[in-house]
Amino acid sequence: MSVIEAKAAAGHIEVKNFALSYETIDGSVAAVTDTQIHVKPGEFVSIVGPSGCGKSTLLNAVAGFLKPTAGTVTVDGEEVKGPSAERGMVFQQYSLFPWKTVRENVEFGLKMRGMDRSRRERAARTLLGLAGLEAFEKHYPDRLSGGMKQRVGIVRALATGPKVLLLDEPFGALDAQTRVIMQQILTNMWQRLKISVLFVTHDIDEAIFLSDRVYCMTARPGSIKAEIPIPLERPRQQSMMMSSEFLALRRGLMSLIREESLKAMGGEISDQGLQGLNIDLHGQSLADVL
Ligand SMILES: Nc1ncnc2c1ncn2[C@@H]1O[C@H](COP(=O)(O)OP(=O)(O)OP(=O)(O)O)[C@@H](O)[C@H]1O
Repeated sequence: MSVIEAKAAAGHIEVKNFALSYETIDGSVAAVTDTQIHVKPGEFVSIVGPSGCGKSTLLNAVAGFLKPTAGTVTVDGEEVKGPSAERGMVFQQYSLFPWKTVRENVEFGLKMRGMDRSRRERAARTLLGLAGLEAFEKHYPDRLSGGMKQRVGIVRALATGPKVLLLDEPFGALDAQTRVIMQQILTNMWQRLKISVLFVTHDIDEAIFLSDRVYCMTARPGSIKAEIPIPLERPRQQSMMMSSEFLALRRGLMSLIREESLKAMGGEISDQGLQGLNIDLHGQSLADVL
């Protein structure tokens, strides 16, 4: 199958009755509990939530890096038992091989699978073209900007033709302008490839702009607090971020996360608690400021 052939019918992620606890020397840490999520084939779904609520834990379990303590993770009905080329993963930290050129980085997974040179060159060039990187195929990673490195990371994760793409805060280290361009590039690639995407982010605007649906998690131990469909039409334009529909979604999600962030602070912080610290809230409530 060609690397850019549509896989619309594949990539159905299902997470059921999921829980995951970490065993530490101080005992068991419940990171995620009683969680169900799904991503339909070709859907773009984001997970947001307060810091430490278990977003990465959940994503890593879908990737097969972590084993659930309870429940199941399946992709197209098959239980996830470990990492697989069928599930491409992109991390916040660029994980490119510094001694390989851009194209060699992208070809790596294909070479490991025994694909012959001309086919893998063609596949790599096609994907690099979709990411606007064709002119950089012979460059080494240290000569690339952060945004370019992350584009190579995404292209590399896509090169083996995965059914799903999993991204953990992929644009978190980038400046605001680059981030916006990266969002557009990712959307374009996703629409061309018709791949299922599960995307973890702290950035509410990013989650709304990119997604068909957004899951909002509770404070740790994380579970699903709300599932929000994003009915904005596609293709999406930056100007939509100022629309009343977008702003209403943003307000709703922000208040959900704020509620959970305050819980995550264990009630240590409250409007009354701050009075003693002499912090001027300019007449706003703490929830509005945070
Ligand atoms: N290896 C580990 N051992 C013990 N506890 C861990 C481990 N990894 C994560 N945790 C804890 O599990 C909880 C969930 O962590 P996780 O990284 O999944 O959250 P997150 O929502 O992705 O966080 P952030 O938004 O800060 O990136 C956190 O309280 C974290 O401290």
